[in-house]
Amino acid sequence: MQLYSAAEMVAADRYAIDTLGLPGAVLMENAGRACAQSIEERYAECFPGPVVVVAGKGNNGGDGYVIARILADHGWQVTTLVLADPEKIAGDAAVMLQILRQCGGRVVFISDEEILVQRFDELQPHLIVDALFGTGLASEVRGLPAVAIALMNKATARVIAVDLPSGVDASNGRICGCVVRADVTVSFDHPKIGHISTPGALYVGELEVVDIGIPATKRPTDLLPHARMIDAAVARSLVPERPAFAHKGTFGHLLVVAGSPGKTGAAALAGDAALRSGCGLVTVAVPASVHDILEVKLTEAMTVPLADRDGLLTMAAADRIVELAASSQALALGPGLSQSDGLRQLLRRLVTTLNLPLVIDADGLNLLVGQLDCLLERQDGPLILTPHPGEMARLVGMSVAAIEADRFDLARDFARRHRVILLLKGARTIIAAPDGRVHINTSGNNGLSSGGSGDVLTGLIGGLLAQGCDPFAAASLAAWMHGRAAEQVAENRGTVGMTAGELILKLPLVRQELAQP
Ligand SMILES: NC(=O)C1=CN([C@@H]2O[C@H](COP(=O)(O)OP(=O)(O)OC[C@H]3O[C@@H](n4cnc5c(N)ncnc54)[C@H](O)[C@@H]3O)[C@@H](O)[C@H]2O)[C@H](O)CC1
Ligand SMILES: [K+]
Repeated sequence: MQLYSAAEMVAADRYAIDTLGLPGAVLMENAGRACAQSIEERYAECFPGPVVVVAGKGNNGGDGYVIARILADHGWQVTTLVLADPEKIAGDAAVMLQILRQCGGRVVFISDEEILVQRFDELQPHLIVDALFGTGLASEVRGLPAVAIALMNKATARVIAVDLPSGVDASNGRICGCVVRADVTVSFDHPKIGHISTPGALYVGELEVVDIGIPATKRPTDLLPHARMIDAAVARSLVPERPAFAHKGTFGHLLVVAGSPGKTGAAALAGDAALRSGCGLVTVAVPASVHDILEVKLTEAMTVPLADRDGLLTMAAADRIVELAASSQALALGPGLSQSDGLRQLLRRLVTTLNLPLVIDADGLNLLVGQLDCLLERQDGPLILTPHPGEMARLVGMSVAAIEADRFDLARDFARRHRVILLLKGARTIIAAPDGRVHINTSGNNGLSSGGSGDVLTGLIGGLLAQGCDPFAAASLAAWMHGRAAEQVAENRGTVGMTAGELILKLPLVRQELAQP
């Protein structure tokens, strides 16, 4: 499912209007009519209202005038509060406002905060239509619109957002100061990035996307969006082929470099997850001090001891890792490694000299802090980083709150700047590629917020890379499979107490589910 930015949606709009000759007023009429229909279907029990339409000065408000006219025509008691100077309303919105007034619609122009509060008190709406801002929101919301948003959120009424909850940036899901908390959002043509990426996704309520008549076919390729939502259909398209006649070398050999005293489980989980991802061979290389433990923990995966001091890998391990990498198709680096100066040097050496596909997670990411320059020194070979918001915050020197407020743009820009695939974990994990493509994952549940689940994801990504999966596809497919595995666990026993080991056992079932047409 493609996800549009504001600019990409405007371009599609312009294509329909300027190139195809479809009048904007027709699109607006279609948009408003679809919204009105959805309201009447969903909230019949609220008939005849009162309904308050809160309209801004642009075309989002224009949709609101169409909705007000149609609902009033069907007997609803509708009042439209216009938070704009009538002189400044133009184009299709002005046309629809004029038609609404010609039809006897109750329209009140509001320029004063006190009067707005008073009107809301008087009207006591059962339904509120948020037609304040849509894809045209361009900055922090202040003043009268901000008061309107607060009133909409305080009201007991059901709130239906037109196109987007006002305050959500369509292009990245950022909140522009304040935001409407909608029960339902009716959007047009395609979902926007802001509907699916958090934090915006948290305010959308139930999302309904309706066709307003922009032809889907023949859209110029330069107008097509760069973002996609990963659903089962997209995940299915990313699954690597599996030849019927194969030997264990066919499905690749993953090298996992991980573990340290007290963190041997991370290495084992990554190794097991890789095997459950369909990878042919897995070697888990660990500090010699903990090698015996991994020998016991792991059965199907091979293990190799590496030079260490007090359980932490040293630079002396580098040559052995390079030797092992020569007979592997991918390398997963980081789970449970811990941190030291020697490990930082080792990581830099491996990142800059090994050119096989590489996924770095957990302590591997912490070891990158302060030496991101080594990413651009990397000669060749895809590199996937998989930070959670805390690790991302350390990598870029921001607070977790700042990361979470601006996830989409930060992930996309980081991937491009450092020429890596960035998987930024979260309720809606983002996978960004250096060329600007972005996937947003929608599978999963909060059962994933438990120790070890990240190690499973790392092993899953590494296993898919070793099977020859394209790196952007491997990170995207792994994110979806990881979330889907959590959904399957929860189907039987909820999300509380979900363990990483349970996720691993579900991976083959998820893979089988994807194999079914
Ligand atoms: N193809 C479609 O999706 C169609 C969408 N339609 C609707 O049109 C809006 C987009 O309309 P636009 O006029 O571009 O902008 P908005 O109405 O979203 O914004 C209103 C207006 O507000 C001004 N503004 C921006 N930021 C701020 C701010 N922080 N504070 C105050 N004012 C602000 C800005 O000047 C805008 O003009 C889309 O969402 C749909 O609802 C069409 O109806 C049909 C086709
Ligand atoms: K809106």
